[in-house]
Amino acid sequence: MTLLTQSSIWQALSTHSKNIPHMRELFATDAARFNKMSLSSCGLLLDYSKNRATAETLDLLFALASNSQLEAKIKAMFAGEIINTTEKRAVLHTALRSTAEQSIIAEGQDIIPEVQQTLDKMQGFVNSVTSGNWKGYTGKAITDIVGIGIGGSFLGPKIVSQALRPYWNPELKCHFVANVDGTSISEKLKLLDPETTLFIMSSKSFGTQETLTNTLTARDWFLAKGGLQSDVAKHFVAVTSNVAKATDFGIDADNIFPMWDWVGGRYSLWSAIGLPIALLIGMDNFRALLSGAHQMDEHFANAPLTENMPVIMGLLSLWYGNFFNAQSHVVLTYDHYLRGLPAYFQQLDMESNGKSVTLNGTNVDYSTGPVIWGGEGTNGQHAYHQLLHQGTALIPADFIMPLQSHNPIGEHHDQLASNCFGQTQALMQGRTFDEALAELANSTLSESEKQLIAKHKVMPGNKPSNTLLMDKLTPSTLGALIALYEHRTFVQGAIWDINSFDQWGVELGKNLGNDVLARIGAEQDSDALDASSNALINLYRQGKI
Ligand SMILES: O=P(O)(O)OC[C@H]1O[C@](O)(CO)[C@@H](O)[C@@H]1O
Repeated sequence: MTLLTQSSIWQALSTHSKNIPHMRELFATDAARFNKMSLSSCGLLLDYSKNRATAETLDLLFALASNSQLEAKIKAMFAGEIINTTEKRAVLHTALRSTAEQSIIAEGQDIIPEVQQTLDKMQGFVNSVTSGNWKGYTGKAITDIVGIGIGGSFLGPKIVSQALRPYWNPELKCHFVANVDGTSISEKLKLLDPETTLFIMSSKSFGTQETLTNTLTARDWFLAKGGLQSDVAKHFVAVTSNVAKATDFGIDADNIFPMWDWVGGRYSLWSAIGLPIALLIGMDNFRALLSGAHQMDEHFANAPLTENMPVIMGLLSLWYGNFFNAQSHVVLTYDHYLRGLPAYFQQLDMESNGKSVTLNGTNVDYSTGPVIWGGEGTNGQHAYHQLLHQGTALIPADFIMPLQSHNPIGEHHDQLASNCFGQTQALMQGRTFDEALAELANSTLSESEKQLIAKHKVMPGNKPSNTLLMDKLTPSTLGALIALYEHRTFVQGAIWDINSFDQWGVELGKNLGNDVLARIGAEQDSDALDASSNALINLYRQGKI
């Protein structure tokens, strides 16, 4: 057993988990439950009252956090200690949204001046492009931005831009290409005019196959359409921590925006990786996004554990994963602009906490990161919510909704909100057999049919959910919301004693993919691998089954 599962707190939580009353009862016996189990900060309200939790549960969970030195670990992250131990790196995405007056030391150097200089460089670039001063090779202003990147160098820019659609500069269109599938870039290029298109190549490492291949294809297209090699600088910029490699690749040195090793890819939208966002919404709004995230950083760093939103959300999710065998967690956004957020949180959490050994290399004997999935309400209600209500798996849910819509037409938003709140209520209270039977009282069914149908209509309820509300979806509230999930992920990783900031699991697939690529292009058929891999490669070489 690991120290964690041996600990008396863990054992106490395990015993306690078997003795929690149904949430219906918890609400029936405590009219103040919402007041006691909700909190507001940074423009967000979290209602966590619809959870399988009593005051004792929370006390035990906070004790677990304290026992895991959570507070010291939070301090270590903000202070720039090398908490990504396997890659020997500090983890300082929080520095990207700190104020200019702060001083944060990484590897012996204050990094804030560099962060601010990069923001200033972004500002100059955004002004130049959006004012029309930045001209393409035929003297026309830029109309289309294409972000080329993958993983954290794609999801953040794409999903935040999508979420902040009401703030877009109407003169600009933005596109993203991530997949190495040639269809992805081909379909985009069909929409574009090389004279007015600007490509932003985003790759922290500048070594990611998909991004390099897509950028080369874009450059070939640009040259084939009439651009000259000497015009490339007007149409290609890059964001990377590997400036030397970007220069070698042919990106003009002035067009390279730096980022740093102490920013993880999935935590990088706050850096120059966010350039497509800044171009679309303008620098003032981009700074408001950073400032919302900074407010959440301050809250996370300073609020006591018992009033700390990311801590509470992290602990509750861990509660279900480790003590109720919940293997997934669903994020349901009741706002069309936030439809991409579940995919963003999916990378954030699964790439961070999909780990099986502790920091000192011991195999864990408890579940770590759950599968994160989700989608937008109300669409999911007519699809996978059935399983949430009546399936055998326990799937804790987060419901996220702004109180005011950017598009307040007729009764739409009232209906959206009523569905959101109605779902959390249904999940919590369920429907008993007697209630189901009573609903059938006036039907023409026989008594035995009523009994049977009532059994099918029973919903056990007691399904946990959090509800997160904000007044309106703005750059600032979105910044706070994303930072909330970043820190929630951190809390869980800290308690599980894993490294939430490396991603060795993706390496093997990348390496083997390169090996297969060489075999596909070799003179001889493949015969040195397992029978399945050889056969698949050779079928591919033949181009038919
Ligand atoms: O920005 P890069 O270096 O191209 O990496 C892209 C993505 O690839 C990963 O390393 C995973 O393969 C992610 O962590 C990262 O966000």
